[in-house]
Amino acid sequence: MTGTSDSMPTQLGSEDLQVEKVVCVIKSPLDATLYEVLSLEEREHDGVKSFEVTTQPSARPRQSLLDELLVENVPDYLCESDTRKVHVVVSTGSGTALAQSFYQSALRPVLEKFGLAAANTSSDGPSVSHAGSDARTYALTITQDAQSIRRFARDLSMSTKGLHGSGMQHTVVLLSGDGGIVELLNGKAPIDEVGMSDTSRPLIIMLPLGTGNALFHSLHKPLYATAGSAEPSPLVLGLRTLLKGQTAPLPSFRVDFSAGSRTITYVDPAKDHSSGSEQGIQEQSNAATHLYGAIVASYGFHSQLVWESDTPEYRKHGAQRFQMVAAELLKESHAYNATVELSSTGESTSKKLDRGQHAYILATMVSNLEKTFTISPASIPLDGKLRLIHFGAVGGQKTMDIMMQAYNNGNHVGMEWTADDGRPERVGYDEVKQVKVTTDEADARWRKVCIDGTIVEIPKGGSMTIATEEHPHFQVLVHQSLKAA
Ligand SMILES: Nc1ncnc2c1ncn2[C@@H]1O[C@H](COP(=O)(O)OP(=O)(O)OP(=O)(O)O)[C@@H](O)[C@H]1O
Repeated sequence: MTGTSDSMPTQLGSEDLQVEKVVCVIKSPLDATLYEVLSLEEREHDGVKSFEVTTQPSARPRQSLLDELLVENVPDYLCESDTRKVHVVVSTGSGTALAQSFYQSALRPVLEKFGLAAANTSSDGPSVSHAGSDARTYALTITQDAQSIRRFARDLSMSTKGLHGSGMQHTVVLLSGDGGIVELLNGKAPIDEVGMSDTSRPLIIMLPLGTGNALFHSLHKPLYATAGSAEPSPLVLGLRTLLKGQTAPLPSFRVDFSAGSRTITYVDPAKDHSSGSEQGIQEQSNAATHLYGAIVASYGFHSQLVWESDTPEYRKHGAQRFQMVAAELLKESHAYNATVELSSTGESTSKKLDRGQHAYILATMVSNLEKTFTISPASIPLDGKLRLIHFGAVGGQKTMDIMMQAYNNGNHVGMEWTADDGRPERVGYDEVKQVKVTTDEADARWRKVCIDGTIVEIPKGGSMTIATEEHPHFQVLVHQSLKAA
């Protein structure tokens, strides 16, 4: 098995086993009375991360380890059949570009251990292999450019309804960050929406290889909370979920934009072979009517930070750019002129926030935007609830204080203080069904909203309306311990 190293049988539970690195326990293929323990080693040398899967034979693993991590059969959702296709999508541009090395050195050997191998390597779109021809294969897609995942999503929904009829189900193992999820959500062809039951939606299995990985961390948060000092890494947890997970509908929302809105993206032709251009980083813009999201829709400090740190001016500063932009924005502490209307579940009328100037307006379906940044502490995995976090134009220092409390287990929620003019102020936190934000900013710089990382510029007087979706577009694989809400 590539990428593995073997050692002598041991009794699991003894000190030499680092339980937090264990991905799974399997029965030994050579001797039915023995077990093998697969662990993930994650190393860093001279700033370069590498992965290795080790195999440790064991005569008698501890019962608690067997209960939690023994995998006796390949789960159905990873088995190709006449009615299911399995895809692995490696997003080479995500995070610090570790997805390909993780696939080669960790995921591929783990899948091989279960007799699963790539049927092909496709640089784009679902593979050409035929379901049923080999029960133990998956189709491998390695992204080539910024459009690869969208093309894959479009082809996926066409193949669901096309050649194989409506009975074909898909499993997509996605090695990316949140961007990959949002591209799957928005890349699907509308044909996919017609007459499909919730449980036959494509199943996404996430392996967190992006930067923020908000959806992954939020869905696995209960496991971080209960873990002791030596907690499994996110990638170990991801592999455990892959092998022993349960399916659940992925809650999502839809954002509608008023006429004249447009997405803003920056393309680096040196990295993106689809642009066909030889020049430097370029802004691209497309008309936007609506987008789907599963994580966040924001206006104000959050969307400004996401957008400005992606602009060519700041990109050249590498990882430093987020701090640089944040510092600059806090110094400017712009007051965003906007009207915000909310409607709550069970209410037929909407109410208006009684302030016309804002620093922060953020609707979310997840608890965490990063592993330790808890923006919505009341959100629990899969609860399908949209929550709005908001506060007025309080100045740079106070905005910073509030953000730092989000890093302190979400303690910004409930913060109260007295404004300079003596009025009581607080961080607003509301469960909502729908939110409409109408901007009244003249300068286009202050009219950028962010939907799961995608930036949309809305026109002066224009709006975005965020509403929860009744039916899921995808299913998602979650840890076996999680109860669907
Ligand atoms: N070869 C490639 N060339 C250009 N873009 C790529 C390539 N491969 C993937 N991408 C794009 O890179 C983006 C990576 O986004 P992703 O969200 O996965 O990572 P991230 O931004 O680092 O993480 P997060 O959103 O979790 O903070 C996606 O939009 C994806 O389509």
